[in-house]
Amino acid sequence: MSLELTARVARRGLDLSVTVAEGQTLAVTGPNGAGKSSLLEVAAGLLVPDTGRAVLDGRVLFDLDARGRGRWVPAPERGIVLLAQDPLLFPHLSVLENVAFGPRARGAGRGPARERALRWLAAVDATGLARRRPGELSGGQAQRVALARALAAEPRLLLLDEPFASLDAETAPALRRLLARVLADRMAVVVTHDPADVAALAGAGLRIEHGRAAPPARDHQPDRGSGTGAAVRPAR
Ligand SMILES: Nc1ncnc2c1ncn2[C@@H]1O[C@H](COP(=O)(O)OP(=O)(O)OP(=O)(O)O)[C@@H](O)[C@H]1O
Repeated sequence: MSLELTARVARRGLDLSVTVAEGQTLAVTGPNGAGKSSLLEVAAGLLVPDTGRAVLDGRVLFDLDARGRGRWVPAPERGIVLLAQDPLLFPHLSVLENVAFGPRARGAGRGPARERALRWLAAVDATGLARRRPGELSGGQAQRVALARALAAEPRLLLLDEPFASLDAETAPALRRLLARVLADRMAVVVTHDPADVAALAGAGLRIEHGRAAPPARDHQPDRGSGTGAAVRPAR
Protein backbone atom coordinates (compact mmCIF):
# COMPACT_ATOMS: atom_id res chain seq x y z
CA MET A 1 0.00 0.00 0.00
CA SER A 2 1.52 3.27 -1.10
CA LEU A 3 1.27 6.30 -3.35
CA GLU A 4 3.15 6.36 -6.63
CA LEU A 5 2.76 9.51 -8.65
CA THR A 6 4.39 10.81 -11.83
CA ALA A 7 3.20 14.07 -13.36
CA ARG A 8 4.20 16.77 -15.80
CA VAL A 9 2.50 20.16 -15.69
CA ALA A 10 4.29 22.42 -18.17
CA ARG A 11 2.43 25.59 -17.15
CA ARG A 12 3.74 25.12 -13.59
CA GLY A 13 7.18 23.89 -14.67
CA LEU A 14 6.55 20.60 -12.87
CA ASP A 15 8.04 17.27 -13.96
CA LEU A 16 8.25 14.89 -11.07
CA SER A 17 7.92 11.37 -9.70
CA VAL A 18 7.06 10.75 -6.05
CA THR A 19 6.62 7.63 -3.96
CA VAL A 20 5.18 7.52 -0.44
CA ALA A 21 5.28 4.19 1.35
CA GLU A 22 2.52 2.86 3.59
CA GLY A 23 2.58 4.61 6.96
CA GLN A 24 5.25 7.07 5.82
CA THR A 25 5.29 10.85 6.04
CA LEU A 26 7.17 12.54 3.21
CA ALA A 27 8.47 16.07 3.76
CA VAL A 28 8.63 18.18 0.61
CA THR A 29 10.98 21.15 0.71
CA GLY A 30 12.32 23.64 -1.81
CA PRO A 31 12.43 27.34 -2.64
CA ASN A 32 9.41 29.54 -3.40
CA GLY A 33 7.81 28.69 -6.71
CA ALA A 34 9.55 25.30 -6.93
CA GLY A 35 6.27 23.45 -7.41
CA LYS A 36 5.55 22.05 -3.94
CA SER A 37 1.92 23.22 -3.73
CA SER A 38 1.35 22.23 -7.36
CA LEU A 39 2.44 18.69 -6.51
CA LEU A 40 -0.13 18.54 -3.69
CA GLU A 41 -2.82 19.95 -5.99
CA VAL A 42 -2.13 17.27 -8.59
CA ALA A 43 -2.34 14.53 -5.95
CA ALA A 44 -5.54 15.99 -4.47
CA GLY A 45 -7.21 16.22 -7.88
CA LEU A 46 -7.34 20.03 -8.02
CA LEU A 47 -4.80 20.45 -10.84
CA VAL A 48 -4.90 18.32 -13.98
CA PRO A 49 -1.41 17.42 -15.26
CA ASP A 50 -0.58 17.39 -18.97
CA THR A 51 0.40 13.77 -18.60
CA GLY A 52 1.15 11.32 -15.80
CA ARG A 53 -0.10 8.54 -13.64
CA ALA A 54 -0.88 8.09 -9.95
CA VAL A 55 -1.81 4.99 -8.00
CA LEU A 56 -2.93 5.05 -4.37
CA ASP A 57 -3.28 1.70 -2.61
CA GLY A 58 -3.43 -0.06 -5.96
CA ARG A 59 -6.20 2.22 -7.25
CA VAL A 60 -5.50 4.43 -10.24
CA LEU A 61 -6.17 8.10 -9.43
CA PHE A 62 -5.22 9.31 -12.88
CA ASP A 63 -3.56 7.87 -15.93
CA LEU A 64 -3.21 10.48 -18.68
CA ASP A 65 -1.36 9.83 -21.89
CA ALA A 66 0.86 12.28 -23.78
CA ARG A 67 -2.26 14.01 -25.11
CA GLY A 68 -3.77 14.32 -21.64
CA ARG A 69 -6.38 11.67 -22.30
CA GLY A 70 -7.26 8.83 -19.99
CA ARG A 71 -8.54 8.17 -16.52
CA TRP A 72 -9.10 10.98 -13.99
CA VAL A 73 -10.73 10.32 -10.61
CA PRO A 74 -12.31 13.55 -9.29
CA ALA A 75 -11.05 15.04 -6.02
CA PRO A 76 -13.90 13.96 -3.69
CA GLU A 77 -13.50 10.32 -4.75
CA ARG A 78 -9.78 10.00 -4.05
CA GLY A 79 -9.68 9.41 -0.29
CA ILE A 80 -7.24 12.30 -0.05
CA VAL A 81 -7.58 15.43 2.08
CA LEU A 82 -5.53 18.58 1.49
CA LEU A 83 -5.06 20.80 4.52
CA ALA A 84 -4.15 24.24 3.23
CA GLN A 85 -2.21 26.95 5.05
CA ASP A 86 -5.42 28.80 5.71
CA PRO A 87 -7.70 26.55 7.83
CA LEU A 88 -10.80 27.50 5.76
CA LEU A 89 -13.39 26.47 8.36
CA PHE A 90 -17.07 27.14 7.67
CA PRO A 91 -17.67 30.37 9.63
CA HIS A 92 -21.39 29.78 10.27
CA LEU A 93 -20.90 26.31 11.81
CA SER A 94 -19.62 25.49 15.29
CA VAL A 95 -16.27 23.75 15.65
CA LEU A 96 -18.06 20.46 16.32
CA GLU A 97 -20.24 20.87 13.23
CA ASN A 98 -17.19 21.73 11.15
CA VAL A 99 -15.45 18.52 12.16
CA ALA A 100 -18.63 16.43 11.78
CA PHE A 101 -19.23 17.86 8.31
CA GLY A 102 -17.11 15.33 6.42
CA PRO A 103 -18.63 12.23 8.03
CA ARG A 104 -22.14 13.70 7.61
CA ALA A 105 -21.49 14.47 3.94
CA ARG A 106 -20.45 10.87 3.44
CA GLY A 107 -23.66 9.53 4.92
CA ALA A 108 -22.95 9.07 8.65
CA GLY A 109 -25.93 9.70 10.92
CA ARG A 110 -26.00 12.71 13.21
CA GLY A 111 -25.00 10.77 16.34
CA PRO A 112 -22.10 8.77 14.87
CA ALA A 113 -20.78 11.84 13.00
CA ARG A 114 -20.84 13.82 16.24
CA GLU A 115 -19.09 11.02 18.11
CA ARG A 116 -16.39 10.80 15.50
CA ALA A 117 -15.94 14.58 15.54
CA LEU A 118 -15.56 14.56 19.32
CA ARG A 119 -12.99 11.78 19.11
CA TRP A 120 -10.84 13.73 16.66
CA LEU A 121 -11.26 16.97 18.57
CA ALA A 122 -9.92 15.12 21.61
CA ALA A 123 -7.00 13.80 19.56
CA VAL A 124 -5.93 17.37 18.74
CA ASP A 125 -6.57 18.65 22.29
CA ALA A 126 -9.52 20.78 21.18
CA THR A 127 -12.49 19.26 23.01
CA GLY A 128 -13.01 22.50 24.90
CA LEU A 129 -13.49 24.41 21.65
CA ALA A 130 -16.38 22.28 20.35
CA ARG A 131 -19.11 24.92 20.79
CA ARG A 132 -17.15 27.89 19.48
CA ARG A 133 -17.43 29.42 16.05
CA PRO A 134 -14.28 29.68 13.91
CA GLY A 135 -14.27 33.46 14.39
CA GLU A 136 -13.67 32.88 18.11
CA LEU A 137 -10.47 30.83 17.62
CA SER A 138 -6.80 31.81 17.60
CA GLY A 139 -4.71 30.85 14.57
CA GLY A 140 -3.23 27.82 16.33
CA GLN A 141 -6.64 26.68 17.59
CA ALA A 142 -8.13 27.02 14.11
CA GLN A 143 -5.30 24.92 12.67
CA ARG A 144 -5.93 22.20 15.28
CA VAL A 145 -9.63 22.18 14.42
CA ALA A 146 -8.84 22.04 10.69
CA LEU A 147 -6.56 19.08 11.38
CA ALA A 148 -9.36 17.33 13.29
CA ARG A 149 -11.72 18.00 10.40
CA ALA A 150 -9.21 16.55 7.93
CA LEU A 151 -8.67 13.44 10.07
CA ALA A 152 -12.40 12.92 10.66
CA ALA A 153 -12.75 12.39 6.92
CA GLU A 154 -10.48 9.34 7.45
CA PRO A 155 -8.34 9.99 4.37
CA ARG A 156 -6.00 7.34 2.98
CA LEU A 157 -3.54 10.13 2.31
CA LEU A 158 -3.25 13.45 4.12
CA LEU A 159 -1.61 16.40 2.37
CA LEU A 160 -0.46 19.37 4.45
CA ASP A 161 0.69 22.61 2.82
CA GLU A 162 2.93 24.51 5.25
CA PRO A 163 0.75 23.77 8.27
CA PHE A 164 2.73 26.09 10.57
CA ALA A 165 3.35 28.98 8.20
CA SER A 166 0.83 31.34 9.76
CA LEU A 167 1.62 30.44 13.37
CA ASP A 168 3.92 32.32 15.69
CA ALA A 169 7.11 30.78 17.03
CA GLU A 170 5.47 29.93 20.37
CA THR A 171 2.47 28.09 18.91
CA ALA A 172 4.22 26.13 16.17
CA PRO A 173 6.25 23.69 18.34
CA ALA A 174 3.15 22.47 20.24
CA LEU A 175 1.28 21.90 16.97
CA ARG A 176 4.34 20.18 15.52
CA ARG A 177 4.40 17.75 18.48
CA LEU A 178 0.70 17.12 18.05
CA LEU A 179 1.10 16.55 14.34
CA ALA A 180 3.99 14.13 14.91
CA ARG A 181 1.61 12.16 17.14
CA VAL A 182 -1.29 12.01 14.68
CA LEU A 183 0.89 11.44 11.62
CA ALA A 184 2.68 8.44 13.13
CA ASP A 185 2.01 5.43 10.89
CA ARG A 186 -0.14 7.54 8.57
CA MET A 187 0.54 8.16 4.89
CA ALA A 188 1.07 11.88 4.52
CA VAL A 189 2.91 14.54 2.51
CA VAL A 190 3.95 17.73 4.32
CA VAL A 191 5.19 20.79 2.45
CA THR A 192 7.44 22.86 4.65
CA HIS A 193 10.21 25.43 4.64
CA ASP A 194 11.29 24.48 8.15
CA PRO A 195 14.04 21.88 8.71
CA ALA A 196 12.53 21.27 12.18
CA ASP A 197 9.40 19.86 10.51
CA VAL A 198 11.45 17.48 8.42
CA ALA A 199 13.24 16.16 11.49
CA ALA A 200 10.13 15.94 13.68
CA LEU A 201 7.53 14.71 11.23
CA ALA A 202 8.96 12.90 8.27
CA GLY A 203 10.57 9.56 7.59
CA ALA A 204 11.51 10.62 4.09
CA GLY A 205 12.32 13.85 2.29
CA LEU A 206 11.99 15.24 -1.22
CA ARG A 207 13.56 18.51 -2.28
CA ILE A 208 12.08 20.19 -5.35
CA GLU A 209 13.83 22.86 -7.41
CA HIS A 210 12.35 24.27 -10.61
CA GLY A 211 9.69 21.56 -10.59
CA ARG A 212 12.16 18.68 -10.44
CA ALA A 213 13.59 16.45 -7.74
CA ALA A 214 16.86 17.92 -6.50
CA PRO A 215 19.60 16.67 -4.18
CA PRO A 216 18.87 17.45 -0.51
CA ALA A 217 20.04 20.84 0.75
CA ARG A 218 23.07 20.64 3.02
CA ASP A 219 21.94 19.39 6.41
CA HIS A 220 20.81 21.86 9.02
CA GLN A 221 22.06 24.94 7.22
CA PRO A 222 19.67 27.76 8.03
CA ASP A 223 18.08 29.38 4.96
CA ARG A 224 18.84 32.84 6.20
CA GLY A 225 21.78 34.29 8.09
CA SER A 226 24.47 36.89 7.87
CA GLY A 227 26.14 35.23 4.93
CA THR A 228 29.41 35.16 6.85
CA GLY A 229 28.78 31.81 8.48
CA ALA A 230 28.56 33.54 11.87
CA ALA A 231 25.06 32.10 12.39
CA VAL A 232 26.48 28.58 12.56
CA ARG A 233 28.77 28.13 15.53
CA PRO A 234 30.87 24.99 15.86
CA ALA A 235 30.03 22.92 18.95
CA ARG A 236 32.69 23.04 21.64
N1 LIG B 1 -2.78 29.26 -9.70
C1 LIG B 1 -1.69 29.34 -10.46
N2 LIG B 1 -1.79 29.68 -11.76
C2 LIG B 1 -0.71 29.75 -12.53
N3 LIG B 1 0.54 29.51 -12.11
C3 LIG B 1 0.71 29.20 -10.84
C4 LIG B 1 -0.39 29.09 -9.93
N4 LIG B 1 0.08 28.73 -8.73
C5 LIG B 1 1.40 28.63 -8.87
N5 LIG B 1 1.79 28.90 -10.12
C6 LIG B 1 3.17 28.88 -10.67
O1 LIG B 1 3.58 27.53 -10.70
C7 LIG B 1 4.93 27.41 -10.25
C8 LIG B 1 4.97 26.51 -9.01
O2 LIG B 1 4.30 27.18 -7.94
P1 LIG B 1 3.93 26.47 -6.58
O3 LIG B 1 2.94 27.35 -5.87
O4 LIG B 1 3.57 25.07 -6.83
O5 LIG B 1 5.34 26.52 -5.83
P2 LIG B 1 5.69 26.32 -4.29
O6 LIG B 1 6.95 25.53 -4.26
O7 LIG B 1 4.52 25.76 -3.56
O8 LIG B 1 5.98 27.80 -3.84
P3 LIG B 1 5.81 28.52 -2.38
O9 LIG B 1 6.86 27.94 -1.50
O10 LIG B 1 6.05 29.95 -2.70
O11 LIG B 1 4.40 28.25 -1.92
C9 LIG B 1 5.43 28.83 -10.01
O12 LIG B 1 6.09 29.26 -11.16
C10 LIG B 1 4.15 29.61 -9.78
O13 LIG B 1 4.33 30.94 -10.18
